[in-house]
Amino acid sequence: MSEWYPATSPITLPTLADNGAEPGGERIVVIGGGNWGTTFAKIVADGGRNVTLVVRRPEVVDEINEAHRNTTYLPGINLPSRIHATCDLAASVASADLIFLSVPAQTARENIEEFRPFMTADASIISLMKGMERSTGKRMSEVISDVSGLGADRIAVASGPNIALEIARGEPTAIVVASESEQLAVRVAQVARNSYLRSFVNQDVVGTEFGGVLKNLIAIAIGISDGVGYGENTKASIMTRGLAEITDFAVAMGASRETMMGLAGLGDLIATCMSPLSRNFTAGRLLGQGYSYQDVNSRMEQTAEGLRSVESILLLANQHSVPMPIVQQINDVLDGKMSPTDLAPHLATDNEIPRGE
Ligand SMILES: NC(=O)c1ccc[n+]([C@@H]2O[C@H](COP(=O)([O-])OP(=O)(O)OC[C@H]3O[C@@H](n4cnc5c(N)ncnc54)[C@H](O)[C@@H]3O)[C@@H](O)[C@H]2O)c1
Ligand SMILES: O=P(O)(O)OC[C@H](O)CO
Repeated sequence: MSEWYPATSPITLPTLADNGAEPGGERIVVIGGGNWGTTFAKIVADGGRNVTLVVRRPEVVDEINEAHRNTTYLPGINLPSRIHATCDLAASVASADLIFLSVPAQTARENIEEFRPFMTADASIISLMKGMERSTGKRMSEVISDVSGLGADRIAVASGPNIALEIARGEPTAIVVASESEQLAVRVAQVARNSYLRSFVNQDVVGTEFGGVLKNLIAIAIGISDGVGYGENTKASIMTRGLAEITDFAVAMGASRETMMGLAGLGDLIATCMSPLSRNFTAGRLLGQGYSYQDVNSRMEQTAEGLRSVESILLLANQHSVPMPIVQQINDVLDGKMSPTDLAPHLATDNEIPRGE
């Protein structure tokens, strides 16, 4: 855990004038023009900086640059003209200091492989993603390190209670930027701040990253309860025991307990479990309503990372002997081995009276 800026306390960042950087002084690229990538580009632009947003479809480029909209992902939101959209990944990366990556976790490796040859010597990569790579069980910062060969001082992650559409509407929000490098975390925090969004920083990359991954799983369980028709007691029980479960797991993996009680843990758990806009909650609700995993996958138009992170987390939990009864039961529901109605009573692993509350 950070000795210098605890995730629970605000820090005083230099203003743009104080640190000598002109607005737009950092050359910033966001890769991925979906719900979060577009919103993150708006955050940066609303802070007074120019930002390049790399998207895949030319018609989205035209819509963003001409109409200042991305109606597929952010209906009703006007985008700042400081966002410049393009399909040209190579040229964008070749002139970037900070490269923010916001694609589905399962495609991150191939995306980084594609742009790595074009990175400048001192560019850094920041993960905005909240999934695990299924084939390797790695976190996104580990995938970035693997593929790019960058040192930990040039890798950061951002996480927190960040439902994209709410932030795109300008509703006040906080985010956590974590890097082993204090300097990089602060640089990124300076870029990711404006009148409605404030960045906190810490050095706990493991905790900040796992907070974002793990809350998705609990949000699926909450969605399942909602779909079944259970009320607030059930959801509160799952959220509370879920927080205990994911905290024990994250700490066993090297995270700080404090991070899990902060914005990237508890904060994001609350936002994702409470919001009908959450894709993980929505996927869970469909499961609770009786749809199969296959049906849910085909109905989801946006990325619900939790669905693809469950197995990796359970594998790691087994390797580290951490009991995860709620996550195990989500997996059983996804596999069709457990009825959604049976999820709620099974908040502990055994038939003993659970202790420790
Ligand atoms: N939406 C949110 O509120 C939010 C908030 C914080 C973090 N996140 C995280 O951000 C990441 C991206 O989520 P999102 O909400 O933008 O998802 P999304 O489904 O809205 O968008 C994903 C984007 O990735 C693009 N994409 C898909 N496959 C690709 C590929 N092979 N190569 C390049 N691009 C590809 C899609 O075209 C789309 O633009 C996820 O890990 C998510 O957990 C999302
Ligand atoms: O829509 P979800 O479920 O991917 O959640 C979005 C963000 O991660 C909330 O912080």
